[in-house]
Amino acid sequence: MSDKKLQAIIAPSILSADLSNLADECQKLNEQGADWLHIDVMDGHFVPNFTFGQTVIKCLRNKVKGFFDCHLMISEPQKWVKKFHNAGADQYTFHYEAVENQEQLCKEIKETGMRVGIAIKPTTQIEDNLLNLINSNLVDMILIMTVEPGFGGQKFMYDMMQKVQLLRSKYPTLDIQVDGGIVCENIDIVAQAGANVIVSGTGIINHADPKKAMAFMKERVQHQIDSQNN
Ligand SMILES: O=C(CO)[C@H](O)[C@H](O)COP(=O)(O)O
Repeated sequence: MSDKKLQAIIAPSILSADLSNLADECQKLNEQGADWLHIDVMDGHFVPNFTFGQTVIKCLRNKVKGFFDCHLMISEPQKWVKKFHNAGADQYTFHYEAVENQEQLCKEIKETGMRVGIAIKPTTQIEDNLLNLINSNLVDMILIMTVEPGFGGQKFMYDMMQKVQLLRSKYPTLDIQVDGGIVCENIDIVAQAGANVIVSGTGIINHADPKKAMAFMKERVQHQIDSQNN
């Protein structure tokens, strides 16, 4: 039985930041209360958009403290594990759909010391193989996508909450991340479903007061965790 305590974690997605001034934007988010920085890596192949890769992450690492939560929306994520580790990534979240042998990849990531995340797209169901990976303690976090991966600013998909509820009912202390369309107005829905790691791009960065938005989201998620445990 794990003695891990679930915590609310707020991870602003830097995709919505001013990319011409990324290090300063990351520092600002840290000062405003970010627990993690969510870094969306897109290859123009697995998703129809490009962002940044390990070279940019390495530059950021030289200037920015904190936890780099890297979401690899790429084909062949197995090819980049060491490079991202060397660049300073703290967590490597790959897409379940992008690899054949997820178990092997989880082991390779774990060997580097990075945390292991597995992301699933909206059309991917929670199948037995995924549950087996979680049961084998190879996975630190599951990311339930609440939009089709590729772009910020999309509409939140409410029906993804069934997956969050299912996972939370089976795994009380697993980190469950949600990503896409999350704003202050729907934070209670994801918190009540059982998500504890919140990614939000436009919902935080385009908010009139990002510090207040992060504090609000964190308080709502932590409140839900605490009320479940009492
Ligand atoms: O993974 C992503 C898109 O694929 C991003 O993290 C997501 O876009 C966050 O932005 P927003 O909160 O604006 O939807």
